[in-house]
Amino acid sequence: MTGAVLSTHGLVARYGDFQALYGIDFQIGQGEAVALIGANGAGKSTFLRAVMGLLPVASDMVRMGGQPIGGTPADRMVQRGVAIVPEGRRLFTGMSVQDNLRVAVDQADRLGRRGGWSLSRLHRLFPILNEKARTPVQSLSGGQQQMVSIGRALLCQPTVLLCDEISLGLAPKVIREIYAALPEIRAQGTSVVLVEQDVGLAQSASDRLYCLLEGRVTLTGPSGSVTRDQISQAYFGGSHAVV
Ligand SMILES: Nc1ncnc2c1ncn2[C@@H]1O[C@H](COP(=O)(O)OP(=O)(O)OP(=O)(O)O)[C@@H](O)[C@H]1O
Repeated sequence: MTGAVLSTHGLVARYGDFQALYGIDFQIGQGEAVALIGANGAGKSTFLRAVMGLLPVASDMVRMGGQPIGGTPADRMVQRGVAIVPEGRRLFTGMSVQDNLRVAVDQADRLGRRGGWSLSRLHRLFPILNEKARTPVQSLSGGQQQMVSIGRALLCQPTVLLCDEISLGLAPKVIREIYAALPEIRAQGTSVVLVEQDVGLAQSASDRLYCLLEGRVTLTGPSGSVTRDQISQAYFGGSHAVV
């Protein structure tokens, strides 16, 4: 792949004395969807946090359009075009759907981010967000809350959208509805990094995948070509395979 929008180079991350990532090399192109899979504790969320500037990393370890940006604080990362749909959604409880979304619109305005996402466009993508505009987010179902969280990230007009386990705890029908939004998001030119526990879903929704094990990449390749055997080996042990 040429012309990575975002890449990492020997990315390491620590929580105090504990090293969670050991030199991750990663890249994603414009409009590409890349899945990050691996067992619990493999380092997937840590990778997203490290990229997002939520953990200290050296500037050279994360590049956007070739520019070193590692360790840039998260709000500045949003300004540069990276947004995250965090694990657990982290919505503003006590506020309505529309007020949660307006926070993102205001943030994008303040940061000077321009792009194709508007509230009306988001309402076309997830019509329920319009129907429930005045509903406090804590009264929504898990799937609806996830749509708000995705919407909030999109309204920051990201070039790269980082999604941390957006299917977690949701019913299959709701998961399908949420994943059905991906093609339109990508059609905007937005690149999507998907951390996903469901390997089948990760494979079908992405162009390429990376498997992590104990903070190291154990498999990379086109999602349609990697086999179940390769994935299970990469999940539980074995050397780095490039397919
Ligand atoms: N705040 C923290 N402090 C200390 N260690 C942490 C912290 N967060 C994660 N870790 C450790 O870092 C490693 C990677 O965790 P991470 O959450 O990135 O894994 P993951 O692949 O996202 O797994 P999961 O699917 O369970 O979220 C694990 O060993 C975890 O215990």
